[in-house]
Amino acid sequence: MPIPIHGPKPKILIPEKVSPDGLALLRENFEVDEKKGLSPEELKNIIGDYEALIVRSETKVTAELLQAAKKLKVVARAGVGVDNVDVKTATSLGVIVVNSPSGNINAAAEHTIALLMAVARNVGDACASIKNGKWERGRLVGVEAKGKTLAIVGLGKVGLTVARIANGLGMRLIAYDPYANHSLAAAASVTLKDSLAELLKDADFLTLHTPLIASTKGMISKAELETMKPTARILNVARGGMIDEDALVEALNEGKIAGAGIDVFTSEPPEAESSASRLIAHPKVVATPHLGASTKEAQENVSIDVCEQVVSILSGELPRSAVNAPIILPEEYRTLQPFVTLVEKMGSLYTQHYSSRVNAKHFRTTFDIIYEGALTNLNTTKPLFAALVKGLLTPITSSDGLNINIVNAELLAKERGILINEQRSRENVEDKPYSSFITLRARASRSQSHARSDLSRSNSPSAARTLKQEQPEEDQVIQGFVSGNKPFISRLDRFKGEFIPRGTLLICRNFDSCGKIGFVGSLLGKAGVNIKFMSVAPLHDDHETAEGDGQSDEALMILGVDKQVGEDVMKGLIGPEGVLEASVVTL
Ligand SMILES: NC(=O)C1=CN([C@@H]2O[C@H](COP(=O)(O)OP(=O)(O)OC[C@H]3O[C@@H](n4cnc5c(N)ncnc54)[C@H](O)[C@@H]3O)[C@@H](O)[C@H]2O)C=CC1
Ligand SMILES: O=C(O)C(=O)COP(=O)(O)O
Repeated sequence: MPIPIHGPKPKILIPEKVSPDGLALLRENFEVDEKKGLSPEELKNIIGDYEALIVRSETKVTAELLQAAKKLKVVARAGVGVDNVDVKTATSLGVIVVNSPSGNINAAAEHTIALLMAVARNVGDACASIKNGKWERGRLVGVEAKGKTLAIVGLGKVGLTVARIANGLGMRLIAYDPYANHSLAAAASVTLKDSLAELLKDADFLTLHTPLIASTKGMISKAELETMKPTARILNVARGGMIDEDALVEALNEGKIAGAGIDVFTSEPPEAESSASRLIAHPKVVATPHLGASTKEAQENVSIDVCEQVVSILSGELPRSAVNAPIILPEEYRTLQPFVTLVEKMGSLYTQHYSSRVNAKHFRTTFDIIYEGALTNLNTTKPLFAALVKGLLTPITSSDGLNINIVNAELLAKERGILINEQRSRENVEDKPYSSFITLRARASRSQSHARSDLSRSNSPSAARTLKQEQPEEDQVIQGFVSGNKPFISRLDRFKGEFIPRGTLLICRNFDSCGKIGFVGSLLGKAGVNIKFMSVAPLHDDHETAEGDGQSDEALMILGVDKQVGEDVMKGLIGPEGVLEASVVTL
C-alpha cells in the first residue's frame, strides 16, 4: 500500500501490550513508541506528538486526553469493547475510532466455557485446596453442564459462539437479546425469550455477552438475582458494571446463587476494599484478571486487524471497522477516491472563488450536490459529503487545524448551519463524454440576511481575494468530472471549460474580445508571475443565446500561476482594458 509520507515519520503510541505481529506492519513507515505503565497525566503530556494511539482495555481514552491530542487521527482499540474510549468526543474532534470486532471472539467464548466448567466442577477451589495439602473429594462435588439450561444475555458474536460450543456439551440454550438475528439463533439451537425476567427464572447458568451501555449497566442486580434458582451459576466475560457486584456477593453469601465465574470487574485492577475485590475474594467465585481475549491467537488477530487499519487511516484511506465512521468496502472506496478529491476541490474552489468577495455575503449555506452517471449506483456517498464539507470549510478555518473528515463532517456542517442536499440524477449520461460527474449548486434563494460571514473573519492565507465590477444574483454552479483518476472542473458558473483544479489559479471574467489574454499576461509578467497553463471557458450552452443581456459575450480565463498574485496586480487587472472580475484560489 503506498504511503505518502514526506518528512519525519508520523508517530504511533502504544501504551499497552499489543502483539508484535501487527506492530511489524507499522515500523517501516511510522515511528512506533511502546510505552507501558504511563499515568494518565504522563499520557496527556506526550499525546500531542502522536497521530495514532493503539490501546486495549486498560487505557482510558478520555475527553481530556483527546483534547490534548492535537495531531491524533485514530484511536485503535485492539479488541472489541470501546467503553474505555470517549467515542463522542473523538467524533466531534474528527478522530476515527477503530476496533477489531471479531479477532478475539473465539477466545472470549472459550474463556466463558472455561469459567462455566470451572464453576460447575469447583476447579478454582479444588486447585487451591489440593495445593494446600488437602484432599477434599466430598466437599468439592460439582454439577454437569449436560442437560442444563444456559441462559445467554446478548446473542451477538461472542454469545452465538458460546451457544455453539455449549450445544456440543449437550446444554439447553435460551437467550434474551431484543435485537437478535432470529435465523442465526435458530441455527444455533437457541430459543429466544421475550424478556430478561423470562430468561432468568429458567437459567442454570447465566452468561452475559452485551456491550456495557446504558441499557446493560447494572442489568443484573439484587432484584434480578432474587428471581433466579438458588442452584444457578453466573458467568461474566463481557464487562464489569453489568452485574451489581455487591448484590452478587450478598446473594452468594445467602445461598441465593450457587457460584460465579467472573473475568471483568468495575475496577480493573480491583482497588483494595472495593466491591470488585470482595467478589474476587469470595470462595464461590472463580475469578480471572480480564483474560477473555488473552490468547496468543486472539492477540495476533486483533493486533494485525487494528494495525492494518491504522496504516489505512494514516495513508488517507478509510478503515474497515470504524466505530464512528461508516464502513466502506475497499472496492467502493477505490472508486470513490478520485471523486473525493474532486469534490473537496469543488468545495474549496467555491469558498475561495465566490465567498471571499469583499463583504463576504455570498457564502451561501444551502448547497445541492448532484451525482450523475455511475456515481448514482454507489452504496454510500458519505466520503463525498465529508469531502465537500472539508473543501467548503478548510479555507476559512483557522490554520491550527480542525480535522474535518467522514467522522465529524455531518456534525460540523450542522453546527455551522450549512445545509447540503445530496441528489442522484437519473438523467441519461450516455451522450456525455464522462461516465460520472458531479454538480455543486449554491442556491441563490436564501435570504442574504442569513448568509454566513465566516469569510470576513477569515485569516487564512489561502482564502482568495476577488475583485469585481458587478455581482449577478443567480445560483452558483461548479461542475466537475474525473478522467484518468484526475479531477477536472468542467463548468464554473455560466462558463464551460476544462481545467485541473490544482495549485494557484487566477480566474478572470472578461469580455470575450481581442487582447485580454495579452493584457493579463503582460501584467503578470511584469510582476514576475509565471503562467504555467491557461484555459479559456466560454459561456455554457444554457447562457449563450441571451443576446443583449450584457453577459453573452463574456468568458472566463483560468491561468495556473507559479506564485500568489499581489493585491496591486489584482487591482490592475480590473478595468475597461482588462477584465471584469478576478480571483485567486489555491487548490
Ligand atoms: N473479557 C474479554 O476479554 C472480552 C470481552 N468482550 C466483551 O463481550 C461483549 C460482547 O461482544 P460481541 O459479542 O463481540 O458484541 P456484539 O455486538 O456482537 O453482540 C452484542 C449483543 O448484545 C445485544 N444487546 C445489546 N443491548 C442489549 C440489551 N440491553 N439486552 C440484551 N442484549 C443486548 C446486541 O443486540 C448484540 O447482539 C462486549 O462487551 C465485549 O467488550 C469481548 C471480547 C473479549
Ligand atoms: O476486546 C474486548 O472487549 C476485551 O475486553 C479484551 O480486552 P483486552 O484487550 O484484553 O484488554
